[in-house]
Amino acid sequence: MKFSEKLRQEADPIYEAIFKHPFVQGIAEGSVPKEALIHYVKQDYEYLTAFCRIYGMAVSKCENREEMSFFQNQIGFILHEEIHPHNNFCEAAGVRYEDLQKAPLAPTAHHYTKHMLEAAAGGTLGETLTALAPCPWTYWEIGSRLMKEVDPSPNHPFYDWITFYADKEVSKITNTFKKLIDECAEKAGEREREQMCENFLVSARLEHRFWTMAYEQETWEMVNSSLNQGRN
Ligand SMILES: Cc1ncc(CO)c(N)n1
Repeated sequence: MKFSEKLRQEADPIYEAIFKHPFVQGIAEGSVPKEALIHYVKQDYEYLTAFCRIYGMAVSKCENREEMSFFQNQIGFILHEEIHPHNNFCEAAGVRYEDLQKAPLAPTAHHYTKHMLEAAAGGTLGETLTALAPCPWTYWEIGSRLMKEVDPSPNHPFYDWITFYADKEVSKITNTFKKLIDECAEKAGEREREQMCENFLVSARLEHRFWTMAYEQETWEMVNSSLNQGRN
């Protein structure tokens, strides 16, 4: 069994819980509370900004231009394409995207971005890739499964979101992640493979928590308004 298949198998209960999550089921049913959509976009905008920076760190670990090119394309994908699903949520919530940008990170988004950052700062390319992979991989599975199970019509409120993540582009991205992870795992020793696995499972769990964070509008306790303003 390929290393990436083993990771997916170990994470299966987490993937299943993500699909059953009330936020994700709300996307299926076309009914997510407005406050949850807003909190999600605020946090995800910051999360994806951090993701771009981490892709930049991953470039410094690449051994060839083909790998570099993948990460470069991924930065473009986040900056120019992944704004569409955010816009879909903003339209559904009746708010302007610009008004949701530069929010401080809530605890789970903070935890998740710092987890990926740590993997990239101190880890190998394989350890970095496995911390990043649940991001496209869980969304591809959510998108393609909603496409099959809901088969949304264009007037479904989350038609754009679902079709975006069910698109073959996201499948291609996920497959490239798997291929690169398998190549790294081949060359890695036992200890590195264990770390790769741990990074993957922690990120998959944080994917689940990210949905809960948005659904419950998680914030820090005892945040005063001045701390709540600018970037962190
Ligand atoms: C938290 C999170 N995970 C995955 C994706 C998909 O890119 C996203 N936009 N946000």
